[in-house]
Amino acid sequence: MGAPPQLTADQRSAALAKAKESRQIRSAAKNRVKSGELSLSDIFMLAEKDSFIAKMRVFDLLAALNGVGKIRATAIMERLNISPTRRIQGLGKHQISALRNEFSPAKSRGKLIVLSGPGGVGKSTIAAYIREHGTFWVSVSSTTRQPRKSEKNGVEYFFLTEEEFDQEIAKNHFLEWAHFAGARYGTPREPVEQGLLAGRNVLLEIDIEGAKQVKTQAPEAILVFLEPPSWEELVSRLERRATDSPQRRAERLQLAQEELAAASFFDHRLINDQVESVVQKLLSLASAH
Ligand SMILES: Nc1ncnc2c1ncn2[C@@H]1O[C@H](COP(=O)(O)OP(=O)(O)OP(=O)(O)O)[C@@H](O)[C@H]1O
Ligand SMILES: Nc1nc2c(ncn2[C@@H]2O[C@H](COP(=O)(O)O)[C@@H](O)[C@H]2O)c(=O)[nH]1
Repeated sequence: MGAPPQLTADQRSAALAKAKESRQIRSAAKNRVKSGELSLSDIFMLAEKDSFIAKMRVFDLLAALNGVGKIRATAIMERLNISPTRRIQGLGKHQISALRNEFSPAKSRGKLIVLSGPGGVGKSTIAAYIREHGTFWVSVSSTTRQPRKSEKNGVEYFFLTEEEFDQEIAKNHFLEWAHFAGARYGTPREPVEQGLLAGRNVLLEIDIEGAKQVKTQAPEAILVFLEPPSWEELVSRLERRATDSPQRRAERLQLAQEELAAASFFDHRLINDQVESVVQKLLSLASAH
């Protein structure tokens, strides 16, 4: 490769200004994708006229799409044989149409994935990771239990009074609901249905009783039972989490023995050894079904 051309000070500052403008345009476009204002097809159309947009990385575009995130973007690109560094201008006709198909509004219904398992196995840790990375859309449950210190209404849960929960049941607003450890928990039906209709894969992180109800109402749901690597590891996770008194922990462990016996009801069993590897396996299950 020859030496780079010598630029005058003016040429260098013009090149820097152009690079800055290009970054700003791409960043603004990504934000409009994130907010849902622009679709993937809109960006492909813009890229035909705008060389800055055409230079946007496909990975950045996919990861910005609502409900996609970095893990799913990587998985989609691998499946469609698109190089991780590919820019929009470098996509072939078939790749563009495969991507359009993947995100077309007329796309088939999303998958409903139910993650359950014994207390302390790591269900909410996995759900939090998936929510953060946008792997699937994660349902926000309603509960009558009190919020923990770090929890915010509408983020981890919708915290309802007993009366409000009763009203939701009466209006048939729950896809399922169950009693757990002295409180009630339920999955709001409407956002789940909307997500599935929009072609999104939806994850419910719920207890075993709730999982059984979902299977009755939606037999196509994929039921996944999360297991600890060993009984000792389950005990030590509950101890390390340190959210329960010793007596409460003993009750949880007693209940966990019954919960572990329910594994055979589920379609799939996954051992929660490493969070990222569980998430990858959930992705594979959703694609395979
Ligand atoms: N793969 C993992 N490796 C090591 N520790 C983990 C893993 N997954 C979760 N943990 C830890 O185990 C503890 C229990 O996890 P978590 O609270 O997510 O369990 P849970 O199944 O949601 O429990 P519950 O049903 O009581 O709400 C936490 O301290 C968490 O950090
Ligand atoms: N049946 C349902 N169970 C749910 C729902 N949301 C959460 N859960 C389960 O409750 C226990 C306790 O959760 P915690 O946050 O209080 O520790 C745990 O097993 C969750 O999976 C729901 O909507 N329905």
